[in-house]
Amino acid sequence: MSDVLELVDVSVVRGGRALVDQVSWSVAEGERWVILGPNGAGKTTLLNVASSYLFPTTGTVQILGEKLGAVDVFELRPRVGVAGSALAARLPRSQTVLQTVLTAAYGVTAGWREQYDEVDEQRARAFLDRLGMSGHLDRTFGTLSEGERKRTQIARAMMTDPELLLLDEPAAGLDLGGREDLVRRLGRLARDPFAPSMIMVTHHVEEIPPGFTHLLLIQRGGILAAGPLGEVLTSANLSRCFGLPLVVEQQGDRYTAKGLPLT
Ligand SMILES: Nc1ncnc2c1ncn2[C@@H]1O[C@H](COP(=O)(O)OP(=O)(O)OP(=O)(O)O)[C@@H](O)[C@H]1O
Repeated sequence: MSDVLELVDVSVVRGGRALVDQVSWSVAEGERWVILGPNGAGKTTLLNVASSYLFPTTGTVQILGEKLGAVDVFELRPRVGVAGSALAARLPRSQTVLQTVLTAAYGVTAGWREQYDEVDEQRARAFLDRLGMSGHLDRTFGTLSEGERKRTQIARAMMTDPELLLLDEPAAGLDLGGREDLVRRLGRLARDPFAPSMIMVTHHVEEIPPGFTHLLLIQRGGILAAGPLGEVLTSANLSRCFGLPLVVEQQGDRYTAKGLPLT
């Protein structure tokens, strides 16, 4: 399997501080990675590098076989689907759900023409249906609940048929039902052999969808552990990562983590 992402000695330095510190990490085609780490560890910064929106200060980055700095990012970006709060903030609130997803096909966030190709509209409807959004096609993005917004963003990210899908905290702000609904949908996507390679940033092991295969644990910009989920997601690793005693349990294909009581 070829790598869809390869970082070699990548650092991102701002104000003399390394937000990402000499990270070497690769994601092979078909893998589904979770990135977990404390607030401020550098998770979003790493995703911004992986999506070609942020160039590293040092080190080399290959995305879908193309070297960052030697490729036209405007050709590369449609091949990488991104869903996260930074993008959501740029989506016009007055645009309908269907338009919000459709504009992705044209590489823009806002519609600039009334007519879209029928085939694009069918694709947008199909992705929205898969994410349970068929009943909201004509609602404006700004009036959606947080969960509906997240599902619209994921449908949007799928619209260009990406080879790599990056999800930044897709379950943040969702209630229990919304989280479980999203985890199930992401689990179905993760198990689909035709779905793109995936990288998802999350704060909670409870949000790891079934079918995800690998885990990157980061702390203060550096890699603490990386590899197959079953090997890396241990109580010892998680305790080290978050700096307090934590117990990880697996129930079927889902995980929970809790802190040990104070004595
Ligand atoms: N442009 C910047 N200049 C200086 N510091 C920055 C800049 N962007 C991010 N940071 C800092 O870099 C660190 C890593 O930020 P990042 O958003 O990648 O962390 P994160 O792991 O995604 O955090 P969280 O879990 O809180 O979302 C943080 O301390 C943040 O304040």
